[in-house]
Amino acid sequence: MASASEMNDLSFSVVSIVEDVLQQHSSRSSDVGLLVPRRVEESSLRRYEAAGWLREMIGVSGGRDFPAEPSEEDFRLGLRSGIVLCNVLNKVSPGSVSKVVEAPDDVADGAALCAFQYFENIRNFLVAVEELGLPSFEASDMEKGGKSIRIVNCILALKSYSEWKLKGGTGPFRYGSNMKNNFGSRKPFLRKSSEPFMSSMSRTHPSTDQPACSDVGQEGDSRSINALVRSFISERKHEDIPTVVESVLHKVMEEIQQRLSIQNEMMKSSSKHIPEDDSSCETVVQSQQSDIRQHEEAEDNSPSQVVEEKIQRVNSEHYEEQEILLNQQKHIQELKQTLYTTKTGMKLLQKKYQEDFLHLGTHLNGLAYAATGYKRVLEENRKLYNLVQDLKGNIRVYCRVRPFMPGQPTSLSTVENIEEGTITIRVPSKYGKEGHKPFMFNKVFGPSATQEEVFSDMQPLVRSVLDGYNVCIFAYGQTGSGKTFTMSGPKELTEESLGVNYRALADLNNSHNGINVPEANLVPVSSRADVIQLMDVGQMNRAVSSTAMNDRSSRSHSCVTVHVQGRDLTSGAILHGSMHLVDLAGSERVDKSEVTGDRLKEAQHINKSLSALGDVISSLSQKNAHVPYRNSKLTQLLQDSLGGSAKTLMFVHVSPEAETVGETISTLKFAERVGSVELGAARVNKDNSEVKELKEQIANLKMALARKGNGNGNGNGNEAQPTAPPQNQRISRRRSLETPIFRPKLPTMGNAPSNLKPQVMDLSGPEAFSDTASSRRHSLDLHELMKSSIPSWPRQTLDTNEEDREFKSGEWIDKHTELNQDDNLLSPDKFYQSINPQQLNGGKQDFEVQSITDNESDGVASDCSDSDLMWRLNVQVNVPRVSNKQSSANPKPKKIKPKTTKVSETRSLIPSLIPAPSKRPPNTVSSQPQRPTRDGRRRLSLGK
Ligand SMILES: Nc1ncnc2c1ncn2[C@@H]1O[C@H](COP(=O)(O)OP(=O)(O)OP(=O)(O)O)[C@@H](O)[C@H]1O
Repeated sequence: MASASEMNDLSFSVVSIVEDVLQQHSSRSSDVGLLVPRRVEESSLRRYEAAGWLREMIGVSGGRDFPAEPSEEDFRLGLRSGIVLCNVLNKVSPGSVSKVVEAPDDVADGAALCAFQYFENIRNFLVAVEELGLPSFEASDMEKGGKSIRIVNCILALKSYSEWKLKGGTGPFRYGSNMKNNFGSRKPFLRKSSEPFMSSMSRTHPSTDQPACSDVGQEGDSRSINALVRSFISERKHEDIPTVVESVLHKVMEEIQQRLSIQNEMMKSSSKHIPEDDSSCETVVQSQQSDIRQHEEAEDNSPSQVVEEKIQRVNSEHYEEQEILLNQQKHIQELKQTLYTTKTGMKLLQKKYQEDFLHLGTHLNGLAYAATGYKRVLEENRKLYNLVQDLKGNIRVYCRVRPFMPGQPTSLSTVENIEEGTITIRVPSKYGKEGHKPFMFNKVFGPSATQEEVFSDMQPLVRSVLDGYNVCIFAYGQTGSGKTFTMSGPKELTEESLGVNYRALADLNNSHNGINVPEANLVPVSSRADVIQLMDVGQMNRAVSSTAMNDRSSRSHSCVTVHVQGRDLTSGAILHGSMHLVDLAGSERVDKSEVTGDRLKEAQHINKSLSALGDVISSLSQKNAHVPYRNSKLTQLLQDSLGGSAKTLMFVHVSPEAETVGETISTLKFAERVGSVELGAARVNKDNSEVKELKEQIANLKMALARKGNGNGNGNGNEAQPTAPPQNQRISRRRSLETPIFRPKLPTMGNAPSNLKPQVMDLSGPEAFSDTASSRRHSLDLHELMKSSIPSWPRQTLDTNEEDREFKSGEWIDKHTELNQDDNLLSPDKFYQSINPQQLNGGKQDFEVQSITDNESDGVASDCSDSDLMWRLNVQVNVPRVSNKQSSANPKPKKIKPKTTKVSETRSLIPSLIPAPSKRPPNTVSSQPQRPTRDGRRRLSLGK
C-alpha cells in the first residue's frame, strides 16, 4: 500500500511538472489569442479576491506590504515570507502552523537565513494546507514570477474552507469550481484528515504531535524529500544550490528506489502470511485481493514461468486428453473388432439362415409337391376304389347326416367329424367303450350338403342307366333321418329342394351326354310331368303319418322304377337299363315312436321287411349260396339291384341327435356291411342285332307253333293272327319271357296271401328271379312287342274304382297302377299317329312310351328312338297298400279292431338287420302266418 502511495506521489510530481510546463506553454500561447485579456483579467480578479481576503484576515498590520489590489509581483513578494499565510491559516484553523518564523526585515545579509525562514513558513503552511486537504502549491512558486495562479487558488480554497467552517462545517466540504481549469481531470479535492510525517521525516524533525498511522500519503514523501533538500541546502553555499539540488534529486531518486524495493519485499512477505486468527470478512477479502494482485504481479513479473506452467498444464491436459483419446481409440478399436466379429457372425448366420431357408423352401416345395401328389393319389385311390367297387359290383354306400331341425334343442351332435368318406361318431360309454368310432363310406354328406350336391355325386350312376345298366338307389336309415327328404324332398318342394327322384328323372328326359330323349310331350304318359304326376299319385297313396319321432313319417316303402330301352340304329344293338329309386320306410324302435294300433302293425311290417333286407345283405356279404330274397316284397323288388348286375347305391341316413346315437351306430354298422357286399361286375344289358334276330326268329317260331296248335284245335282260320295277351299276361311275360306260361297275375312280393300262392310260387323259383332282368329286357323290346302283334297301349285313365281286388302280402301291400288294359288297345301305328304324326312323317324318330305303375310287375314300357338310338322308357312306381293312405289322404278312421298283440320289438331293429346266418334260416319270414290286408289293388291310368 505504501509503495502504491509513493508511486502515486511520484506520478503526482511528474504530473505537476508537466502541468507547469503546460501552464507555461498555455499562458504563452494564450497571449496570441483573443482569450488572453479575459483570462488575465480573471486571474487578476481572483488575485485581488485572495489579497482582499488575506487583508481581511490579517488586518492592517502587514497591510503596507500587502496592498488590496496587488500586481502579481507584489502579491508574490507580499506572501514570500510565508508569515501572512501561516497567520491566516492559524486563524482559519488554529494551531495548524505551530511556529511562524517572524524574520526581521532588516536582516542585512541574512539572505540564506531569510530564505530558510521563508522556506520554513511556506513549508509549514503547505503542510498544514495539505493536511486540511486543500490545494497547495510548490514552495518554489514563491521564488519565480508567473506562478501566482496556484498560490491564488490555494488562498481562495482556504477562504472557502474558512467560510464553510464558519457556517458550521456540516456536510462534506467541497472546493473547486474554480480549480477545474487548473487541475484538469483531477478529482474533486476532498479534505483529508491530518497525516503524520513519515518515519524518515521524524528522524530529522521529531514531532510528538503526529499520530501514528499506516496510511502514508504522498505528502509524507514530499516532506522527507524536502527535509533532505533542506538539510543539504543549509549546509551549502547559495551558488552550490543547483549542484546540491541535483545531488538531492539524485539522492531522492536513490531513496525512492530503495524504498520501492523495501515496499516490494514487504508486500511479498505480507502476502505470504495471512493472519490465521483474523477471521473477519474484510481481512479475508483483503488477503484474497492481495493474492489476486500478487498473482497478477507474479504473472506480470514472470510470464515465462506462468506460460511454462500454462504450457505444462496444457501439456498435462493435452497428455491426459491424449491418454483419453488413446483409450477411446483403443475402445473404438475393440468395438470395431467386436463389430467386425458380430458382422461376420451375422453374415455367417444370414448365410446359414439363407441356406436353411433354401433348405426349408426345398423341403416345403417337396412337401407341397408330396401333398399335391398325395392329394392326387388320394383322389386317384378314391376313383380306383370306386372303380374296383364298380368292377367288383360292390354296393356303393353314401352317408348323409341330417341337420338339427328348427326349434330342436341343438345339443351336441353325435357326429364328431366328417372328412371325405369318413364319418366319426361320438360313442357314449353305455354303447361300449367310450370314444370315437369312425365309419368309412364312398361318400359322406354333412348336414349342410344341398340336394344338388347330393345328386351331382350320383348323377353318373343315374346316367349309366342310359348305357344299359341297371341301377338301384335306395335310402335307408332310421325314422326321421331324412330318407324321404333325400329321395323326394321336403313337404314344400322348390327347385332347390327337389329330391333325387325328380332330379334323376329330369336328368334322363333331358340328358346332356349326347343321348337325347325326345320331348316328353310327344307321348303324354312319358313326359316328365306325367311321370312326376305318376309319382305324385304314388306319393299321395303313400302312407304318411305322424309319430313321436317324425311328424311326417313314411309308413311304407316307396319305389320309382324307370326302365329305359334304346337301340343303336347303326349297330342294331339294344340297350336297356332300369333304375329303382327307393325310399324305404324308416327303421324305428316302436317304443320310441310310440305307435299303437295300425301304426304298430305298420311298424312291425316295416321292420320285418327291413329285417329281410338285412338278411339278404348278410347272406350276400358272407357269400352264402342261398340269398333269401323272397322273404319280403322289398327284397324281391331289389333283387336285381342287390344280387344281379346292377349298380347299387345305398344312401344311409343318420340323425345328429345324441339320443339316437344307438340307432345311428347300428345303422352305420349295417351300412358298412352293405358296402362290403360284392355284387359282381355290373353288366351292360346289350343285345347285338344277331342275338336279336335269333330271338325274333324264336318268337316267330313259337308263334308259328302256337298257330299250328291252334289251327289243329279249332281251325277257324284266325290261328295265324296272334292275339294280344291280356295285360296282366303281357306283364307276366315280360317278367319271365323264358317261362312259357303267362301268368294271369303277377305275384305279390313277400308273404302272399294263400289264394295267390300258386302265382307266387310260379315266380318264387330262383331261376325265375335270377332271370328277371333278362326277361324284362326282352319283354320291353318294342319291336318284339310289335312283331308279336301286341297292340300298343292305349291311353289309360286313372281308374280308382278298381279297388275290388285285395291282396294280402304280409307287410308289403302294393298299390297297383296299370296303364295297359286288355280292351281299347291301339295298334302301334295308330298309337304313333295319335301321339306324334310329325315324327312319323319325318320317319326319324321311333318313340313309344309305355307306363305301368305296378308294384308287382314291370308295367308299361316306353320306347323312344331317334336316328341313332331308340329309347324306351318304362316308369314304374311301387307304392304301398292303400290301407294307410286313409290316414293321410282320407283321415276317416278305419274301423279296425286293434290287435292287442304284445309288441315284442322294443329294441331297435337295426342291429338285427345283420343276423348271424346260422341263427336265422332263410325264408323264415315267409313261414310266418299271413294276415289278410284290408286294402286291395287300385288301378290307375295316366293321361287321357
Ligand atoms: N338334409 C336335410 N335338410 C333339411 N331338412 C331335412 C334334411 N333331411 C331331413 N330333413 C327333415 O327332417 C324331417 C324328417 O325327414 P324325413 O321325413 O325325410 O325322414 P325319413 O327318414 O324319411 O323318416 P321316416 O322313415 O319316418 O319316413 C323332415 O321334416 C325333413 O324335411
